[in-house]
Amino acid sequence: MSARQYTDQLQKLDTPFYFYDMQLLADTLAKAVAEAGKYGYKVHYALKANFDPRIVAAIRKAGLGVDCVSGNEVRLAIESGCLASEIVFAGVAKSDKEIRYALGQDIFSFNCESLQELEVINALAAETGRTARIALRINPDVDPRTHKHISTGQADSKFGISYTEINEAIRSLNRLPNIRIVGIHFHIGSQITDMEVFGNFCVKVNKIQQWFVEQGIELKHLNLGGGLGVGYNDPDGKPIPDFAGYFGIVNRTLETKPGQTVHFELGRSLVAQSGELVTRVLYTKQNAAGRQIALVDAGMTDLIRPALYQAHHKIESLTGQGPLQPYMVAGPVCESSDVFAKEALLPEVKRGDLLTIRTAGAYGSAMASRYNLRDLPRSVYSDEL
Ligand SMILES: Cc1ncc(COP(=O)(O)O)c(C=O)c1O
Ligand SMILES: N[C@@H](CCCC[NH3+])C(=O)O
Repeated sequence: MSARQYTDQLQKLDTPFYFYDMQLLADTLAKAVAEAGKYGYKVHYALKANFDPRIVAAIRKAGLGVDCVSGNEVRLAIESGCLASEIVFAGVAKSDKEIRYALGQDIFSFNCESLQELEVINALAAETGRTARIALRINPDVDPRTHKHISTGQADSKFGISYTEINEAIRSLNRLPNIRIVGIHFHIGSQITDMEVFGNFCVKVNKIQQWFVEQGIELKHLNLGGGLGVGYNDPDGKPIPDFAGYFGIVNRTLETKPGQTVHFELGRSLVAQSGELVTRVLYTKQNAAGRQIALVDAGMTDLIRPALYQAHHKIESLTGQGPLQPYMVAGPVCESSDVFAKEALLPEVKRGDLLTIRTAGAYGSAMASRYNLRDLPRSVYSDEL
């Protein structure tokens, strides 16, 4: 249930805060696990999307693995009780300290992002006589048809090993005894809503896999990363993303070898719709251009997506009533980009009204900062109200 169902309780609380619908979260995770399970696929939760302790506990309870991008994320996953054997570590620039820690935990796999990283992991693994399992993160040069700031798999990107370097990577594996290739990894971008993109991507993966077969390299795992998008415009229309369509198109297009396992690293699609940022209106005014402005107590420090990517989040009033009119909804931070919406349609807004910014469970609290020395946003959970 969305925050609206809890308005009476929420009105008594200090704002701003993230509200999490724990039932929707559990239902979303169960659906993802069930749909992936139909094909024996393994989903690793991309912890970067939200590392709130109750979210992580729900992830563990649902039986997902974890996808980490820093040593601290690997540590949090381990300390939260997630299995090391289900952790993938996919940072574009892993430090020696982070690699040593993950080696010590014997994680499932390192997703390696450069030729040099292969050498470094090999050297660090040799220090303690270990052999690290690795997957090559290959940049497949697929257009994800999403926002340019969240596209990761095109030719001119900092991510992954370019497909032109695969030959060299394979040659280097032969002289690096402390790493063992177990798979290939990809991640083409985030907030992808066009299923055809995933189909095209799988066709490319098939070609790349065929090349490995021709080199006599057996790949135990294929890791397709994450990227499944959610409906920011209409959060109530389809609160649970189309996991059936997503895993279905992969199943129809991806060519797997006997005994091979397929892995995913989903973040946004698992947690976005269960989170909302609830904020109180502090002031209203009109600017010289005639625009009505609602100044709220949440800012870009709590939810940076609109400022960073011009991302759209639906904004609703929990307490106002009447005909809708356009408002600029802006925060208190001293930056002109601290605006959640230029023209949110809301009933007449008054000081003290509660607004909710929807679809904020992914890359919301996780990207919060203390700029302007603001407090970090708190969390409120539906099952604790
Ligand atoms: C390597 C990798 N895996 C997984 C994810 C999770 O992506 P999403 O939240 O779009 O599912 C990301 C973030 O885009 C990523 O960079
Ligand atoms: N943080 C981004 C997505 C980046 C995902 C990480 N590769 C967002 O809010 O949409």
